[in-house]
Amino acid sequence: MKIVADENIPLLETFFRDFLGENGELYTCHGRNMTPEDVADADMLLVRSITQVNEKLLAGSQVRFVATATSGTDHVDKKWLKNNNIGFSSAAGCNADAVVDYVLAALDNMTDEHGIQLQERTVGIVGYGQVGSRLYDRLKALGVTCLVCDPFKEVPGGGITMDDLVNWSDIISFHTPLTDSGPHPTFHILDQDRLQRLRPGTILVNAGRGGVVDNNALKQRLQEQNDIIAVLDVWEGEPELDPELLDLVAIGTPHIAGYSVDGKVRGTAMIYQAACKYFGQPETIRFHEVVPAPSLRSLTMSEGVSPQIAATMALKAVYDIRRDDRCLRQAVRKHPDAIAREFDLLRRNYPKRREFSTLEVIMIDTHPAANDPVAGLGFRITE
Ligand SMILES: NC(=O)c1ccc[n+]([C@@H]2O[C@H](COP(=O)([O-])OP(=O)(O)OC[C@H]3O[C@@H](n4cnc5c(N)ncnc54)[C@H](O)[C@@H]3O)[C@@H](O)[C@H]2O)c1
Ligand SMILES: O=C(O)[C@H](O)[C@H](O)COP(=O)(O)O
Repeated sequence: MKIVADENIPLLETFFRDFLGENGELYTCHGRNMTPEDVADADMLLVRSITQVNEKLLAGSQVRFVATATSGTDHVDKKWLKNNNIGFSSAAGCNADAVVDYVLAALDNMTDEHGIQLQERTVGIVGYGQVGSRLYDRLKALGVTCLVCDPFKEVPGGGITMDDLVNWSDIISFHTPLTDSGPHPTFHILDQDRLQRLRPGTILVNAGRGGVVDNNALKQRLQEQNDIIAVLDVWEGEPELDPELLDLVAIGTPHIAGYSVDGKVRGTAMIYQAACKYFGQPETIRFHEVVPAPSLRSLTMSEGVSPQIAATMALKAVYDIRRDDRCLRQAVRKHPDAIAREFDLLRRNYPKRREFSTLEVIMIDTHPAANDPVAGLGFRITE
């Protein structure tokens, strides 16, 4: 079998060795540059979000099965695949915990910098899928009030409209797919009108897809009234981004919210499982057998350290979101004429970030409290 894959999917040889056998071929290339010639004689195509999978890429090819090692699928023309009898699978939820870690790290950073108590604020979550529902669970465990807007799901509290969420939230976090049709399209769901209605001090987080927020309108609001706080992991038109908008946001990162080691390896494991099912192969490799051990396995807090301090220390030990923000700003400043290249390079060479759940926090002589922030953030506690 010939497999063509994005070079940024980890552990391909490990997972797909049974498919390749002795005479198979694994051809990898940069996902953005994948051509019809690359995939013409492939049986299986494995992509990430940067490859447009459509008739243009696949017409006339031998490909029988396509999988994307990502949660989002807006880069795939699923209807065309179905009409052409090509199997398809995504890695739904593979990196949802990584995105939740990212949002919590961003909020920790913003609450530190602006002296805000999360428990005194209302967080509006747009999209109650893999990411949104897990974000909700962790925020609730931290004792934070949440509102949810998801017209397609039954959600806690019954759910509210996007306009009510904009009116009532102090913090808004976007976790929807990017859609431009259907009853509730998400393209520019945060448009100029809604942006103008945000109260001063509102914190916006977009770690979904760039086009969910109207980037020009956001820039305008930030330029005219620099009174809201924006955290952007995703950008309209990426890998290009508007450097003026980057200058105005509080945290800007190169679409890495889901880039934990765990999320990426889980993504490969999930598309491997889907390929096994599609081609009737037995599964011989499991995620937990191949995922690397984290470099930092446990942190022991001294006697009497408060759960709040312990939680902040654990978070900062596992993930420094400011580093990601700094690297993007430095790259854009140094190479203003090659932003797209730098954006992709930062993603490709992303450091080995681990999910909060990989860290055990050992608390000595601390009585477990309601809404324990260490557990609430997602760390494992040993007392
Ligand atoms: N930045 C990153 O690294 C990163 C990582 C993972 C996912 N993502 C993006 O985040 C999105 C969400 O991820 P997920 O795993 O939770 O997907 P999901 O499909 O599990 O959940 C998406 C939810 O959004 C809801 N939704 C759709 N349209 C809506 C609308 N108009 N208003 C409110 N809710 C709406 C859906 O009903 C669904 O419950 C993905 O589609 C992907 O584009 C980004
Ligand atoms: O949809 C997803 O899963 C994420 O956006 C994912 O992290 C994107 O990463 P990429 O496929 O672009 O490497």
